Formats: sequence, structure tokens, C-alpha cells
Amino acid sequence: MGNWRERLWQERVEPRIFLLAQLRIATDGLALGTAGLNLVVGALGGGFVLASSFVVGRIPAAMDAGVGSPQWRSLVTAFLVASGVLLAQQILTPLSAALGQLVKHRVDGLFYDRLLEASLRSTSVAPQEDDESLANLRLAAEGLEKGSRTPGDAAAGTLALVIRYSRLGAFVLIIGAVISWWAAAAIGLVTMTLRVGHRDVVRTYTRLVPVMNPLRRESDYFLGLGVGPVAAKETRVFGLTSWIIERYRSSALAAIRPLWRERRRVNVTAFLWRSVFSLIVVCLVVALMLRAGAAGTLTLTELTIGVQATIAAVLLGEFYHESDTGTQFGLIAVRALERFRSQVAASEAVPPTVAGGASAATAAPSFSEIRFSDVTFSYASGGRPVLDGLDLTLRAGECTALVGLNGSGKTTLVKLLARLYEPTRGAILVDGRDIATLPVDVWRRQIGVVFQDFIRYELSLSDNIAFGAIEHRYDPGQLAAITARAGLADIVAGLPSGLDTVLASRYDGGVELSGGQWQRLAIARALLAVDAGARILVLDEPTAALDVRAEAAFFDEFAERTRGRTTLLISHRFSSVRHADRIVVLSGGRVLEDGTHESLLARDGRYAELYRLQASLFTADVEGGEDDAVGSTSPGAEVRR
Ligand SMILES: Nc1ncnc2c1ncn2[C@@H]1O[C@H](COP(=O)(O)OP(=O)(O)OP(=O)(O)O)[C@@H](O)[C@H]1O
Repeated sequence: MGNWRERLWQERVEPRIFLLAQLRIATDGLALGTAGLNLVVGALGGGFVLASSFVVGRIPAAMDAGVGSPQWRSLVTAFLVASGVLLAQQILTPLSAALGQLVKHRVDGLFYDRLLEASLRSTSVAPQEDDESLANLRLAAEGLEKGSRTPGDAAAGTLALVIRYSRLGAFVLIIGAVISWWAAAAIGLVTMTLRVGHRDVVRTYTRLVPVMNPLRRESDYFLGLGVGPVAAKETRVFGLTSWIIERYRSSALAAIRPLWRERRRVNVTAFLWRSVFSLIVVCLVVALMLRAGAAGTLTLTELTIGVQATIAAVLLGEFYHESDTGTQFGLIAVRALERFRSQVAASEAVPPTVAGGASAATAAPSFSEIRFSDVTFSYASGGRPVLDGLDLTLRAGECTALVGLNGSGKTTLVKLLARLYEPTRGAILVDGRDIATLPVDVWRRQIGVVFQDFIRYELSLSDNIAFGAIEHRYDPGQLAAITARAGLADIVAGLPSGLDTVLASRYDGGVELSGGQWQRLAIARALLAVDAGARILVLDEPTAALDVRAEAAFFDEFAERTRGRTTLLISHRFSSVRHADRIVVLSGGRVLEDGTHESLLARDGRYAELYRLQASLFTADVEGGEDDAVGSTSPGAEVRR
């Protein structure tokens, strides 16, 4: 019983209350006006049944009395009234639909704002990287993109229900007033029984959504692999095409099977008894009316009203295409968004701070050290801590290189430094002050970062760079200087619209850059942030896609440009790392070794082992004559000397 009540509340009452509140916020008086208009449109349906029945009822007398007689004029008057009602209905129905569309767009607009707000405003990226909350975010976003299943459709659909139910109310009142209140109650019951059946079917589909969505995700993924450009190369080279088609087919079938099963069950069991019950009641009511008509208890007009209103009312026990899909599915996105918002709220140890860019930059503190003090961190997905009691001090003005095997936690450390996550235990202290106590935007303005998986924005080249310090306005001359420093000058010169060229070939005049060129662009972005006042430069595998000469040039330039900046360099290329002032080896979530290149080689520990291993690979390559460009940048070259 408790469950039943809870479900009723959760599925039917709560969403509607919520929706009404949204309608008020999003549409001011528009929703109320549309509801009023819909009430009139619905009542006109009842009016037409009455007026047209009067026409039918007056025909025999008019025919007997002939053209021009008072009876004839009475028939003409009834006909004109019926036509007027019909005309009013014809004019007001599209108007109501247009207002419904307006309501839909306003409500959807509100939800788009909320979706972006919820997604972008969290301090941490935990909700975007956690499978469960990400699924909710996706569900909310997908819901907004689906043509007839958006929150706006739920709102417009709710308003459209006013037409249907006011019409039903009018028919029931007419039957009650003209025939009998028992007949009215019986017809009202039949209509609602059929209606509830249709709603149950739709509701069943909604309950299947959580079951079907994960299965659909799989089939969507295979579809994406098959038709998208990302996997085009590998699917052909590895001969995966038939395999993908087969996996798509089987996962799509697995996703749709629960729906077929439920559809059979619901359609057979729910509609069979409802249809039989309705048929019996309607036949009984109509038979009684006909008998009363034959006995003279009902006039022809009353009989016509009764029969017409009965048929019209029962026809309302159907699926409402303009309402039911929207009202049933449109709120899935709303609920998913609410769940995502609570997950964001739960993941936020510190409420997000929204600061103006300029003030954030001016309020930036200077410092002499950043200390990771006993920092422990685990991702929400569980498992052993990625960082486990880490103690590490980054000294201002020094370049610290961070090395370690794959998965040793280097990128995670950067995420904590940028406050994309908060430590599970311990703190990151800047001159003794916990960075968690600083306004997050102020702190982030201190950091210029090239992430390992930096973003390739499908925007102009200048936008791609300017994002490094979006609050500042840079003129094209300054941006051009940055591109030159990042080794992009020749590339920019060759672009059709220079700095304004859009970096995606699917746009008119757009171009596609190579992986290495994109990486230079990400470096340019970070350099801009540094120019704008960031005191910490983080480079997570900044040269992974650069050729060896470009890498060498980058580090020559880099050393010059970052002199006096606090730099954290993550790289698997020991040729890059060895130039750092200090090298830290991370292992098991802690600092394993810490020193200069020379001191770590002398120590002959993990760093020395990895360095020599990489050096021997380069030596083998060079001795095999495969690469004459390794030159002075490779540790192998260093070792050979
Ligand atoms: N969003 C996440 N959710 C759950 N676990 C994660 C997440 N990101 C990383 N991990 C896990 O944390 C561990 C450390 O990952 P991290 O990316 O920090 O390593 P890394 O040292 O930078 O590795 P690489 O050298 O391969 O770049 C890995 O075991 C990884 O699977």
C-alpha cells in the first residue's frame, strides 16, 4: 500500500505539481491564457453537439411546414448557430496549438538553461566523470533533444489536456441534463476506463526506459562506430565491418525485446476487459435512450443530443497524441536533471564560487610554494586510492617534472591541483593556506594547463588560443605573437582566413589540423594563460604528438619562456624530463624518488632504470639506422656520447 501510494505520488502527482510551477516561472500569463482558451475550445465541442442536435431535431417540423415558415426559419437559425460554433472551433483550435508551441519553447528554453547551468557550474568534474551521474545528465540532454518528448512537450501537453477534459465534462453534463445522471455517470466511467488503459500502456513504456536505455546505449554506440568518421580507419583496416553490423543488430534487438514483451502483455490484458466492459455499458445506455425515444419520453432533439454526446464522449477514451507522449516522457528529462543536480550537490565539498574574471585575476595571490600534504584521493568508482598520503612540495619558480608508470596518478594530481576534484584526505597548501579556502575561480586563474586530452574546439584559431585567458581581450597582433611562440606562425600564414579560420573541415572555409598542430595550439593556449598572469604552468604530455625536432624546439623555447614560473611537467619522454630543475617519481600514490636528473641517475633507482630502458630503445633504433632525427633530444643520443 505504501509502495502504491509512493508510486502514485512520484509518477503522477509530484511531476505535475512541479510542471505547474515551471509553467508559472517560464511563461508568466501565457500558460494561464492558453488554458483559458483551451477551456473555451473544449466547451465549444459540447456546444456543437447541442447545436447540431437542434438542427437534426428541427428538420421534421421544417420539412412539414415548408420553406419560409417559422419552423424553417428556426431550422436555419439552429443551422447558423451550429455553423458559428464549428467556425469558432476551427479558428480557435490552431490558435491554441500555436500558443501550446510557444509554451513548449519557453519551457524547453528554461530547461536548456538549467541543464547547462547544472552541467557547467559544478566546481568539481566528478559528476561528469561518474558513470551514474553522467547517465542522468545524458538522459536529461537527450530528452531535450527529442522532438515530442521534451519538458516543453509535457507542459504543452498538460495544457492541451484541458481541451479534452473540458470537452468530456461538457458531454457528460449534457447527457446528465438531457438524458439522465445515471447515463452520464456510466458514460463518464467508460471513457475514463478506456483512457486509463491507454495511459497505463504509455506508463509501462516509461517504466521500461531505465531497462532499455543501457541496452540502447550499446546499440547506439555500434551505430556510431558504423556511421561516424572516428572509427572509419580502424573498422576497415581490422575488418570489423561485419562484426559491427552483427553487434548492432543483436544489441538493438536486445533493447527492443522488453518493449515487445510488455506491449503484448499490456495490449492483450488491459484492453480486452476494458473494451468488453465499455461495449456492454455503451450498448445498454444507447438502447435505453432509443427505447425512451421510441416511447416518446425523449424528443428527437434530446435523443440526438444523447446519442451524439455519448459517441463523442466515448471517443475521448483514446490515446491523446498531442498530450500523452509529452506528458509521459517529457518529465523523464526533468527527473534526470533533478537527480543530476542532487548528485552535483552531493559531490561538491565546497559550493562553487562564481567570480568575475577580472576581479579573479587581480585577487590572485603570489606564493613561494605549493605543498601536497598527506593527500589521499580515490575516485567515486572505488578501488584503492590513486594518491595515498602523498607529500610533495612544488617550489615557486622551479620546473618540477613528474614521471611514473601509466596509471600512477600523475593526471589525477593535476586534477586535484586545479580543484577539479577535492582530496579525500589531506590538503593542498599554498604558502600554508588550503587552496580549498580560496575562491575556486581565483585559484584557477593561477593555472595555465595543457591537459593530456586537451580539447580541439571547432571554433576559430584565435578563439582556440584566447580560451587560455578568456576574460582578457587580446588584439590579433598579440595572438599572432603567441602563435609564433608556439611554432604555429607558418601554419597560420597558410590558413585561408588566418587567425579567424575555423578549425573543422565541416564548416565552410574550415580546415583540419594535424595532431601535432593541435598540440601546439593547446600549448599556445597555456602560454596565453601564463602571459595573462597565471603563475603555475601545467603541461601534461605536452609534446606527445610533436615530432622530435619540434619537441626539441619546444623545450628550448619552453625553458626560456617559463623561467621563473612554477612549472609542472608530466612526460613519459625522459629526454624532455631531464631538463627539469627537479624530477619526482610517483609510484603507488606516493613520491618514490625526488631529485635532479643527475642525482637520480646516481641513485640508480626507478628513474635510472626507466631512463636507461628508454635510452636503450632509442639506441637500438638509431643503431638500426631507422631514425636519424633523434639527435640531441633523445636520451639515447645522450647515452651514446
Ligand atoms: N574519472 C576517473 N574515474 C575513475 N578512475 C579514474 C578516473 N580517472 C583516472 N582513474 C584511475 O586513476 C588511476 C590514475 O589515473 P591517472 O590518469 O591519474 O594516471 P596517469 O599517471 O596520468 O597515467 P598515464 O601515464 O597513463 O597518463 C588509474 O588507475 C585510472 O584508471
